[in-house]
Amino acid sequence: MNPTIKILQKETLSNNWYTLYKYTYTITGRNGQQLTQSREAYDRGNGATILLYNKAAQTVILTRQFRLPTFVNGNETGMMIETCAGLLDLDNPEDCIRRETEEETGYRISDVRKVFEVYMSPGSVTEILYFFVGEYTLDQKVNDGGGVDEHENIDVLELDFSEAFDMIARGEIRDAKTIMLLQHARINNILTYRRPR
Ligand SMILES: Nc1nc2c(ncn2[C@@H]2O[C@H](COP(=O)(O)OP(=O)(O)O[C@H]3O[C@H](CO)[C@@H](O)[C@H](O)[C@@H]3O)[C@@H](O)[C@H]2O)c(=O)[nH]1
Ligand SMILES: [Mg+2]
Repeated sequence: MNPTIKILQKETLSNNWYTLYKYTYTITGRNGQQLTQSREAYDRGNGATILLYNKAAQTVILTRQFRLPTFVNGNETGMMIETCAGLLDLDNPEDCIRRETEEETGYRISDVRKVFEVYMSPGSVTEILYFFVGEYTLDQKVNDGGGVDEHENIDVLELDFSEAFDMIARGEIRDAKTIMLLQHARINNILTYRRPR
């Protein structure tokens, strides 16, 4: 049985770049007992991400950028290899991911397919992330990518699929959305993993 929830209070703890709220609510458990609890929830909106793949070449496009939260928690260089991704702003997820693909990687792609939608950190972050896959071809390249301005500073990587997959095991790719999409591509035979001999 699902609990009955009643929100009593929503307090803004921080409202700088994104927003940190503290919610106080009652939750009614299985035995009918009512508890009052408080939890913080970080609201940075929703996002979308995409695995760009080329079936003929068996390659994928990934991005590499500095991520401060990882730098302060054990990632020595702070650099993260990730699938292209961005926040929705006012877009729907499909329009968002087409726009982000062009801004970050320089490819103007046509078809994108949604594969799943995921709460990436359900105990603390409100965000739903919409996951896509989409094929890219060389003739769809319209600019160098890299992000909207010097603040994003994104490197674009084109990698052999098997090499990208091996980078997970070597700890060189350690971003959840990226691992999920590479595994999705392998499980569903979108691309083929070939172990090095
Ligand atoms: N000035 C400033 N800039 C910020 C701050 N926090 C983030 N930014 C910048 O805001 C930009 C947001 O870029 P997007 O491409 O729209 O988002 P993203 O950070 O790539 O987010 C994607 O990846 C996240 C991590 O996996 C996902 O959580 C998110 O849903 C999305 O897919 C980035 O350049 C980021 O550095 C901040 O506190 N201050
Ligand atoms: Mg981004």
